[in-house]
Amino acid sequence: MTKRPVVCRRLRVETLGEIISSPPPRGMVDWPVMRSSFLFRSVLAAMVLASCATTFELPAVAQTTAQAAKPRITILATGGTIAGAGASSVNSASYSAAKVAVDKLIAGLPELGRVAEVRGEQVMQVASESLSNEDLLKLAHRVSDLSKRADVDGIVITHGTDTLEETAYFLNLTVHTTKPIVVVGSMRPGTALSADGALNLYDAVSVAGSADAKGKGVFVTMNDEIHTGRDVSKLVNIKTEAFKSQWGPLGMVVEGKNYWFRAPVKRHTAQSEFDIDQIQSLPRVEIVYGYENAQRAVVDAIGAQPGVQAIVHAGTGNGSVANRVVPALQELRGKGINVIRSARVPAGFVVRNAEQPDDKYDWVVAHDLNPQKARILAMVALTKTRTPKELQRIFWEY
Ligand SMILES: NC(=O)CC[C@H](N)C(=O)O
Repeated sequence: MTKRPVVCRRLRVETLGEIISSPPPRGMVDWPVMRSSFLFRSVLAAMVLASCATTFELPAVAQTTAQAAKPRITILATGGTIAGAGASSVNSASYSAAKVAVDKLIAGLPELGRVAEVRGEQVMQVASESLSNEDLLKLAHRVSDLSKRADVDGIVITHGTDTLEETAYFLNLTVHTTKPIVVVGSMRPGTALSADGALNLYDAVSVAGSADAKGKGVFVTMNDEIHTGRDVSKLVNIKTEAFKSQWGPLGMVVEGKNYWFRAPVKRHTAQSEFDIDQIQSLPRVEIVYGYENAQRAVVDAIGAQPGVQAIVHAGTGNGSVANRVVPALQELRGKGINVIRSARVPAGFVVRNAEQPDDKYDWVVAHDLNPQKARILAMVALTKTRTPKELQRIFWEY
């Protein structure tokens, strides 16, 4: 038996003394009579001693099991501000991203040990705006390998926030697992006043180790919120409240406890028809932006690039396309390049055959995916099909 005699002994002495000397609570009994009842006090004291014994004398075996039951989480570090460092504590916006190694990040946050057994791996050390498709594949293959290991219960990826939503969506689409995967970043480097990375990382590890997070796909934890990697987007720069999902977060994580409010309905991870283990390269998909006075030259230039299989048009409003640009996109479709209509408006969704006759032009609409997420899904979908009808089905389902 393991005992905590000091605490228990103090409790016994103090509590006994209190019971005998304190005024009794007001209540339904005849207290003047009870107050004089030595028997009543003695019974109460005995009850305290009994509860003390049951509370503080735990079998050693039970304690060992409780420790071993801590989830085993691997943190894959890729860089970003969460690994950033500034010249002084007031540098919240001017600093260098991707400077601090994962082992140092973990060592600086001993609180992680409260919620998990954590180990770190430095996959790369970059600012996320510079990530390539090859980097994405390297990371996703590592996540997939780890997710198959019996000694890994969940995976956390530390990442720059600029393209974090793209990586999270890619993993959500391609990694076949029900184990929680959490992508996390920060808006301020660890060297800054009110740095947000430590709590974001603690939340990420805590969610990754939670049984109730299993089978819900890939998450992004920022600012105490749990988002699905599909919906979440960086919609605010500078502020720590940077990430939003237009359909709302899935829940919140507060002091290591998850509070869920909804679940993803789009296909992901274990139910996905795409499997990262089968994907060794990604086709080239580019994005073109819509704005007043837009000309066709940019679309033509993209179409002339080698290996481009699709172009995402970040249209105005409901994915509208300038009349000068429409013929250029039609020509690309004529050459077998797929055209996907998304919108530069950060919320809402593009309606098929509204603004442009998609059926007639054989174009695809991006549903509610913003242009950068539409590019991710298009690349993944194109590993299986180039047929617009099939691509459109995939855009509705994922
Ligand atoms: N807040 C951040 O993480 C931004 C830093 C950097 N631009 C990146 O995305 O890696």
